[in-house]
Order: sequence, then structure tokens, then C-alpha cells
Amino acid sequence: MVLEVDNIELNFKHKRILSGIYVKAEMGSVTGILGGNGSGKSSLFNIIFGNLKPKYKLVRINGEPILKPLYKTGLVKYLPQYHFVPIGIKIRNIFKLFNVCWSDFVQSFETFEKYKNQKINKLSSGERRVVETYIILKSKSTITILDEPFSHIAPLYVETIINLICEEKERKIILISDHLYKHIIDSADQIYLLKNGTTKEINNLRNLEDYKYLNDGQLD
Ligand SMILES: Nc1ncnc2c1ncn2[C@@H]1O[C@H](COP(=O)(O)OP(=O)(O)OP(=O)(O)O)[C@@H](O)[C@H]1O
Repeated sequence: MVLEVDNIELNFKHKRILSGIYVKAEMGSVTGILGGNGSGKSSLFNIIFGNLKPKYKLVRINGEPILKPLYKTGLVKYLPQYHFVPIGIKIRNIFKLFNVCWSDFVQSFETFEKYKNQKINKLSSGERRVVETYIILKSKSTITILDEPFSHIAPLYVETIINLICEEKERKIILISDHLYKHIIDSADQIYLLKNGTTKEINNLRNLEDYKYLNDGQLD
């Protein structure tokens, strides 16, 4: 399965945010979107998910235009940048709600066993992100969008999440964005850089320096 996003134009008031976007994401690979603060990564994900309506957009699956918002197809799960699980819900109930197996989770993240009967607000911000990233990643879907899955997450958990992404990509189209660019480089099979409202496909990581996303020598 192939997801293509094309011809997007997004303006807020008179400010042009996105134009000249092309992203192709395939099942079996992870597509990373990099870009500086305010470059439009979350807007692009919202447009793909279907909850933000731009002036123009073209979303295709296997070459067929999808005319309704993608979320209405039931194919997509989206991890937004912000915490989305309401506080006050017990962690095991969140897993039930998303139909994700708790015991598989604690096999990957043993230190969370003690939280089974706790409410989500007992967790630190990073621990909450681990739970949220995991349930979105493991929920039944064909397309998974992950906006800043690694923020506040400790290195030990990051490695486990990268391994899980690698497993899940075999049966999913995965789009991912994060400012922790090294984790994106580690997990993505192809990368697009959002710069001046357009996407640039990155075939050589040095281009990230050429386009001034990174400082010269930052990749060394
Ligand atoms: N609802 C809105 N109204 C007006 N401007 C907006 C709105 N949402 C986003 N913007 C502007 O659009 C631009 C892109 O924002 P967006 O959040 O998509 O960028 P981003 O790349 O995800 O940023 P960051 O990495 O800092 O989270 C920014 O200039 C932002 O201020």
C-alpha cells in the first residue's frame, strides 16, 4: 500500500504555511518528516489525518484519491504532539479502550507493571508519552502517524520504541516526526525535510546541513 500527499496549500490568514508538498509513504517502510520549529510538520499531519482543512490537498492511496477525511476511512491512527489520554483514567482501562494488550506492553516495558491499577496522572510526562506512543503504535491500523513520539522519553525506552516501530512497519505505513532527529534518522527508511513550506526529499543526510536544518558538522 502506498500513501501519497500532494498539492497542499495551507494558509493561516495571509501567511502561507505549506505549498508544494509531496510525500510518498509506503507499507514496509518508515517515512520521517524533519523540520524546524513552526515549519508545518504538525499542520501537515493534521491535514493528512483530515482534521485540518487546507485550501488544496490531494491524498491518494494506491493512486486513488481519498476525497473524505482520512480518519473517516478507519485506516489511520494518529499520535498528536500533546497528551491525548484524559487524566483520571486507569492505565489498564486505556489499554482496554484501545484494544491493546497490557501484558505485551509490560513485557517490553517491565518497569510499568507497578502502574497497572494507577491512573495516568500518576505517571511522569515521559512515562505518559511511552504509554500514548505504544497504544497508538500497537492499535489496529494501516496508517500510523506519530508526531513527536520521543519527546521526554528516556534513552532506554527510546530504543525499545524504535524496535517496535521497526516491527510494526512490516504491516503499516508509518509517518513520524520529531526534533530528536537522530532517532528519526535511526528509525526512518526515507526522510523529507520541511523547509519554507515545501518538502525536500533527503537522499543524502549531508543535505540536512546544506539546507541549514542542522549546523555544518552536526552529523559528525
Ligand atoms: N490554528 C492556527 N492559526 C494560526 N497559525 C497557526 C495555527 N496552527 C499553526 N499555525 C502556524 O503555522 C505554522 C506551522 O505550525 P506547526 O505547528 O504545524 O509547525 P511544526 O513544524 O509542527 O512546529 P513545532 O516543531 O514547533 O511543533 C507556525 O507558524 C504556527 O504558528
